[in-house]
Amino acid sequence: MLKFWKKKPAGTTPEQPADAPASPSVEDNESVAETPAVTPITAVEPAPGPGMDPVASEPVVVEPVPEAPAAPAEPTRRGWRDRLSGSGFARGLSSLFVRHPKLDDDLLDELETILITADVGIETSTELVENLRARMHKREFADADALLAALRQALLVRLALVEKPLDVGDRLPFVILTVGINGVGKTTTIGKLARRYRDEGREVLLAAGDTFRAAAVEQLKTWGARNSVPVISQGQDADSASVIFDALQTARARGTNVLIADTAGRLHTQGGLMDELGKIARVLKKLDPEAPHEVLMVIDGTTGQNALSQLRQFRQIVGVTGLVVTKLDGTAKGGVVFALAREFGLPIRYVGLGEGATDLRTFNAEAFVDGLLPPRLGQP
Ligand SMILES: Nc1nc2c(ncn2[C@@H]2O[C@H](COP(=O)(O)OP(=O)(O)OP(=O)(O)O)[C@@H](O)[C@H]2O)c(=O)[nH]1
Repeated sequence: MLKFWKKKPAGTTPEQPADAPASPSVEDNESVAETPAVTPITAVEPAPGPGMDPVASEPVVVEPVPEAPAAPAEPTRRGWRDRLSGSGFARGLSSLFVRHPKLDDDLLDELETILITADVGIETSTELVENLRARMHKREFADADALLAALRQALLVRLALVEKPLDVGDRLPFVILTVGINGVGKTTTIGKLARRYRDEGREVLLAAGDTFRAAAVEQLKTWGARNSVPVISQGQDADSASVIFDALQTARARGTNVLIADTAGRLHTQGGLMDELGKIARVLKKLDPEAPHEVLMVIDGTTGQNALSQLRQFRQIVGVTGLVVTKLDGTAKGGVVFALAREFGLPIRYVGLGEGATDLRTFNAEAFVDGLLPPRLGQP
């Protein structure tokens, strides 16, 4: 059996926040222009007719929720090391000590090259290696294991401040706005987050705010259906702010715990689309002045240093509050995590270690660093 959501009677007044002005004043021009038309919520997509908002392109649809979870069996969770060991970073480090069994300057020179090649960043790599070199010359390290332990400690210190898990608390709803450039894994990450929060027993709602890419809405609906999480959507090319505004209204009415909004992938150089993000954030504040409670920027771990300029630009427009670094499994260099931590100090909330629904991990600096470093020499 499918659960359908009730159609609002025609002419239903959209919910207004208690402090919202009854009618916009002349000074409130921006607010008039930016308050999106609210469309009725229906269970099916009816043809436009009387009672429907003439401004909106298509009705908002809450996807039917299958009664039994349709999630496919997930592969068993594999460890961080297993997932990270394929990266150039991990492979370089593990062969380093085999090729340079002696503690000498050549070993440290090569370590520096590995760090730089893995996108750790020149300053961090040089700082780190010069510190180890000074200690090596002072004969602080009895053997390669001791140097490895010091490297581990130095890497951990650099990540300590960004290990701050996201606490969605007990707001109704906690609003997460996801942003990022095309193809970084935003939609996939939303699907994984939906699964995670649902598994924690929270009510989740997704907003298909990526109205730009044809397949994006369908992709989100698939994730929603797979995890038994409803999705609010309008047609392609609908106003993204309108979809997300509607979704927040619905989430508030339903007492939803977490609302996760997708947005179109955009390059930080695309001015119009970047402005749209600012608009989405402003429109949400009309219903909840503190929303979005988290602006989660999704970054592709394989993009390297380019990720830094992306984040710089997005931060200016929409005030990013947390990061997800995806695709750290496979061939990702992974070092960008250190570069991001150094330049921004923004919390890294999650990392993507695969394409499956449970392949999103709360960022854990120790697990991450240990996944990159070879096991202590002499250990299996
Ligand atoms: N290996 C791996 N692949 C991932 C991960 N996260 C996402 N992907 C893959 O990356 C590709 C792009 O993911 P999407 O979620 O469609 O990316 P998007 O950012 O929503 O794309 P746009 O809508 O174009 O902006 C898909 O093939 C995903 O399966 C991850 O952590 N690891």
